[in-house]
Amino acid sequence: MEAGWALFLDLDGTLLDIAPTPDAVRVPPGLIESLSGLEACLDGALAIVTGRARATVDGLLAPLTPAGGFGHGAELRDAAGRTGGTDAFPALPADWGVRLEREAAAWPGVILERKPHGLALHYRAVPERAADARAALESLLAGHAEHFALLPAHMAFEIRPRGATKARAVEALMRSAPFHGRRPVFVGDDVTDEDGMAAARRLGGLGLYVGRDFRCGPAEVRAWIARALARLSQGNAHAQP
Ligand SMILES: O=P(O)(O)OC[C@H]1O[C@H](O[C@H]2O[C@H](CO)[C@@H](O)[C@H](O)[C@H]2O)[C@H](O)[C@@H](O)[C@@H]1O
Repeated sequence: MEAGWALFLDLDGTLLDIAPTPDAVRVPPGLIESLSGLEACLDGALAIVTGRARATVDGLLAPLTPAGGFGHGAELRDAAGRTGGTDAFPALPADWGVRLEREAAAWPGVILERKPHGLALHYRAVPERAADARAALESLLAGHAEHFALLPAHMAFEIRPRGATKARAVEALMRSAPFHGRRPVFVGDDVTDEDGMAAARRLGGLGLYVGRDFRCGPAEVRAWIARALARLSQGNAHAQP
């Protein structure tokens, strides 16, 4: 890691170990402090780019409120804490959550996750329900394909606004301070992260894949962050008069 990088980090499966349910994820001791220290070493150019809702991320990483793209890029927050970017997308039809809740009630183990800009049906506990979950979301999307899209995820299917991508988040943040002029580096593990990695590469940077560049998973990403923090903060200390 170099002091001139702008670092874009995916959350689930990259910084956090995958858990049986969305609410069961644990933030390992020291991670928030490491992210906060690294954010300072990068002059604020550190962002979390995730499918999770902003409020969920803020709850998990409190007191850190990093820049980022949330809801797969539907909502943005810059390094100054300004939120926005959601005007580009229509609201989810009001009845979708209720309809899915009713269907999921017939499938014990399937979890409905409601987000401000999307919905997810998780079938990790009951893989045999994958086809039902997909069909339920596809039936909601019928007639709405212009505005919303189906997203296959880790043991889940999601609906997100069409155009809400991690590339959108990277590109928007790279136009703003302190990201602008730095080398973007995106670290992720999932198919949605490939958009973010492609955007980082288009802008002269790198895409790093958990499973390929970090073979041991999120623990290796966290160790890399801790090492980078130690090295960059030493450099900063030496740079002081
Ligand atoms: O973009 P990410 O930060 O990778 O978020 C993608 C989705 O992650 C969450 O679901 C996944 O992680 C859960 C916890 O480990 C796991 O139980 C689930 O099976 C995974 O699909 C989150 O719940 C979603 O909202 C995110 O879009």
